[in-house]
Amino acid sequence: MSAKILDGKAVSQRIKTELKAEVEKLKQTGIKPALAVVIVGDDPASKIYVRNKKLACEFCGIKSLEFALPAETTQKELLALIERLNNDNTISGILCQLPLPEGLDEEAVINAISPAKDVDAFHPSNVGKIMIGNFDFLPCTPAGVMELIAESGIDVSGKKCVVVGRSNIVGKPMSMLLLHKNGTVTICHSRTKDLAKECREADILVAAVGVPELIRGDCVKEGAVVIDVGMNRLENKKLVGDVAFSEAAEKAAAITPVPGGVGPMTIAMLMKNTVKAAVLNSTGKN
Ligand SMILES: Nc1nc(=O)c2c([nH]1)NC[C@@H]1CN(c3ccc(C(=O)N[C@@H](CCC(=O)O)C(=O)O)cc3)C=[N+]21
Repeated sequence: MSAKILDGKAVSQRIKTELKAEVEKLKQTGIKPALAVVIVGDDPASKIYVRNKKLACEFCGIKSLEFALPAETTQKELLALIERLNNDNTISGILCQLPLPEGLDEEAVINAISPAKDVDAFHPSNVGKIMIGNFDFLPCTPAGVMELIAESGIDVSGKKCVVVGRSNIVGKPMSMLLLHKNGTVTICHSRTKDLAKECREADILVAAVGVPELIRGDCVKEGAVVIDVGMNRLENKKLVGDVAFSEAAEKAAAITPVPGGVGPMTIAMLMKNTVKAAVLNSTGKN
């Protein structure tokens, strides 16, 4: 079988083009979406993400502000910055790039971001709303995966979905969104007994573990949809996913590439959340 490539880059471009038009309209009503990105320390992989976010903001007409703090920043200083951004009516959304350098408390930082500006949807209040199914923001990567699936005409309802990875950022919310679309969801992780066997059951297989090419051809059922959330930089600088692409593509009906799959969708969803935050924050407090 030759797999259809799910082109996240193309789909994200369509979404960003729609958002650009929406932002233009909003500006006529005095609403100006603005995203504040906080980045602490000097992680090179983070830099790529930050650069791509900035370019996407420019394209959509969203103002982007970057707050680059040194790795030695104290917890107190970081929380003070977030408090200032929370109270700044010209800022629609706040994203603090994770992981933070050693010594900084990620949970405290996530909790400090105002839920109304939490465009990552990492705050416990937003996480709870997602669980219940009545939410303002969806986490960018899982939401991007759902959009890519929907845009590709893939119906989740009744399908056996296997999510490999149980992080708060991807695996857990991903499972919840698939459940909301009536998938039958299994979550696999490092203690799963026979990972390949579980994966082979999947109609829709989502890999989000951060292990380069963990998912081999023998993990993929004939005709499955394979979504690769992994973004692993090898020593030779090559970017590979959690899926061994060519082996998996021999079996799959559809598969996402890395790069050009889930990554660009994540960024498009961040733009969408920022526009939504700008609208929500304009019709209440500000
Ligand atoms: N608070 C927070 N929220 C995040 O969403 C978050 C984070 N911290 N920390 C880091 C990870 C990683 N991440 C990426 C998203 C898109 C690309 C991306 O655009 N990838 C492109 C380009 C890759 C390239 O240019 O090499 C692609 O896959 O095609 C990369 C990485 C978001 N994360």
